[in-house]
Amino acid sequence: MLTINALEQYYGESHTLWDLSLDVPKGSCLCLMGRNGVGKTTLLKAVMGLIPVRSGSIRFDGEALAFAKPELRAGLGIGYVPQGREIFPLLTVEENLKIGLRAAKRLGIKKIPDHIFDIFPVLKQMLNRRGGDLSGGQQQQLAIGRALVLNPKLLILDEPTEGIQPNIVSEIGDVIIRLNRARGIATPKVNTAAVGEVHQAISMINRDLGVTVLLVEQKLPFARKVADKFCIMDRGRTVATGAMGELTDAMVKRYLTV
Ligand SMILES: Nc1ncnc2c1ncn2[C@@H]1O[C@H](COP(=O)(O)OP(=O)(O)OP(=O)(O)O)[C@@H](O)[C@H]1O
Repeated sequence: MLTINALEQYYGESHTLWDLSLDVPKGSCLCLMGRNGVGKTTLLKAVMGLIPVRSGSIRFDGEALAFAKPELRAGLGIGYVPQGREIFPLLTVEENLKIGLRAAKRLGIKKIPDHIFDIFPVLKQMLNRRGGDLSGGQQQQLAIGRALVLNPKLLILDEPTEGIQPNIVSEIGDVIIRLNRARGIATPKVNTAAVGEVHQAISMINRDLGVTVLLVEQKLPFARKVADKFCIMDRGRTVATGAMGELTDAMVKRYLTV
């Protein structure tokens, strides 16, 4: 679905992406991994056309993107949730979602699709609350919900759990409990109605809605749970790629542990 070949990118004189190739197959959830500063965000921005590339190719559904205008990406069905989320704090949840709708009108989408509220029930409950009043995890759900308004075929997420530390315990609890329940393992009772179900939502978007997902995620346990493929970057290059089950401790130690 998304195929990147021999990509070279520079910030001024600084060579950041080197001969980079990556394949994100249709239906997959691929996690881009690597230590800070190896070029993960740069790669996502290059895919979205937010920074220029020097050479190489980026193809989405057969369409050449590397030198195309950024607007083309959304029109072709690529949704993007940048690092830091960028929701509008003074606008309500509904208004934030409607901003996504403005762009979607060109694609013939006239109302906020109901499945967004199935995936993020909390957004329905909080439609009239200001974005800035939501917790970090809820803001992330809003940012992902807004990207889903465009009904993307590919959803790109840059560190969706970054900065939602206060809620992370409940998120971990929730995801683990659901997983254990599915396997018939009893778990101690915790408050599962708690905020933030970002990872579970990503799995639903990928598996139930059939949206292909490319995400950057530093938290290894989550990456393992959510993604079925990985690609590790080191100093602007891809150094290892495969099915998530093939990610070895040696790779983790060499490329991911700080
Ligand atoms: N706008 C910019 N101008 C110049 N250099 C930049 C710019 N943005 C990023 N860089 C540099 O490019 C390199 C890759 O940065 P990038 O943000 O893509 O890495 P990353 O893997 O996403 O890291 P992190 O996990 O910290 O976000 C770093 O050395 C960074 O300092």
